[in-house]
Amino acid sequence: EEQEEDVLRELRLFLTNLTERLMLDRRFKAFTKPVDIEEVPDYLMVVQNPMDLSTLLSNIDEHKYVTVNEFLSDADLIWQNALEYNPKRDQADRHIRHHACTLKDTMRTIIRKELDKDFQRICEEIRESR
Ligand SMILES: O=C(C1CCC1)N1C[C@@H]2C[C@H]3C[C@@H](O)[C@@H](O)[C@]2(C1)O3
Repeated sequence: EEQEEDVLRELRLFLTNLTERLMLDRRFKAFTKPVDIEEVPDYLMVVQNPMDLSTLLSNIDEHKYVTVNEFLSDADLIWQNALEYNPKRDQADRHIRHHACTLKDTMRTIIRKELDKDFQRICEEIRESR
């Protein structure tokens, strides 16, 4: 009903604002666009489910997420894929892994501090009702 669409609209606003803030952070620049498969031909042999911040934004606009946990399942792919594809001890891989871990922590901290628990529960009730 209309009240449910009002709730999901507010969730999309929160998720869009969160994702845009992450895209503006220079530490997360490597995560803003899909990995270029022409530049990295073996990427899809290692990573089954590519994800990036611009794809998250498109998914939000396409009403893919009804709960913040559904959003986090996709958002977590970004740092998980980065840790998996960039495991070497060299500084380049270590920088990527450091930023991946910072992305993971930053997302969860913003959600915990800024998303009301009762609002999250209402979103989960809507998901269970569909
Ligand atoms: O995993 C990633 C991104 C970093 C987080 C996501 N890539 C795979 C390649 C390995 C490393 C070297 C760069 O030339 C560039 O091609 C990539 C992009 O970074």
